[in-house]
Amino acid sequence: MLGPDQPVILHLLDIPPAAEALNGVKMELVDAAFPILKGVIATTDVVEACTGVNIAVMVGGFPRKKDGEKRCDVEKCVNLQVPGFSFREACSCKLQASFVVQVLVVANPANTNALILKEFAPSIPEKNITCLTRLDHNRALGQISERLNVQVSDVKNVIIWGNHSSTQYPDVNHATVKTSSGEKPVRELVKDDEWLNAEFITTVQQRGAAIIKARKLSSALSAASSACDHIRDWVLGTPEGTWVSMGCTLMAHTMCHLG
Ligand SMILES: NC(=O)C1=CN([C@@H]2O[C@H](COP(=O)(O)OP(=O)(O)OC[C@H]3O[C@@H](n4cnc5c(N)ncnc54)[C@H](O)[C@@H]3O)[C@@H](O)[C@H]2O)C=CC1
Ligand SMILES: O=C([O-])CC(=O)C(=O)O
Repeated sequence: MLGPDQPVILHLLDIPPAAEALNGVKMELVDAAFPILKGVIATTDVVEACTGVNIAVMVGGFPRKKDGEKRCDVEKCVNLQVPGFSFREACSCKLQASFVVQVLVVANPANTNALILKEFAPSIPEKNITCLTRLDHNRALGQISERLNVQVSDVKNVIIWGNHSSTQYPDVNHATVKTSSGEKPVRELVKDDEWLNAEFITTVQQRGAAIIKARKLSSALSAASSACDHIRDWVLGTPEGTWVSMGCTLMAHTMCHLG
């Protein structure tokens, strides 16, 4: 997430009914013998979990089932206030003088949950609260790469506007592909505006539901990988001339250029 040379200490927070499973995750992390993993704190105590944290990835929530929408179910959303409150506590108690936290909200509805967190943790600067639309961004890159039969790493600069939900707008109008004769616009290479303006968009918008239908579980590997991409690019920056997508509560749009 922060490169191969950056040691990390993981603080894992879960709710008390999940404490045993959480300990199982800790055992697996130890058994994986990751060279840069310098410690694991597995806890159900929000203050212990938040103390000294620099980067917080909020995945605590309940994935939707087949046919569900990523809407805000009040009872479930309120759950996110638990970590929200804990961050407020951790910050206001000045548990650590140099407490700087960058937050990525993953749990759905991700944009709404980021907004809730902003309200309940006012001591976290607004610009430090983001939510995950990078998965949608990566999905758009993947669709273009499959369509053109090119390496996904040669496709760049799609944009995800709006929420991490079926109302988002995946935009390829500035996207390019690296070719042997230089960078070319995606539209020029695809040569099929009908596909780009319809099926491509709905495929990206509905991809989460398609994965739930196929796996009977919500996306896991791609979500985790895009969360790592999000944090890495946020902290370390994107390559010159490249941008990525993320949800920000500060701005009315989801596209950030991180130089
Ligand atoms: N924004 C995005 O692109 C994506 C978002 N998601 C969302 O991420 C969330 C997590 O998904 P999975 O990891 O598949 O679910 P999961 O059910 O495997 O794990 C969620 C964990 O969160 C814990 N939890 C629930 N409430 C909590 C709270 N208040 N504080 C701390 N921990 C809490 C649960 O006990 C469970 O261990 C879901 O809301 C899912 O919809 C998933 C994929 C992509
Ligand atoms: O669709 C879901 O519920 C999980 C998710 O956010 C995604 O895969 O995009």
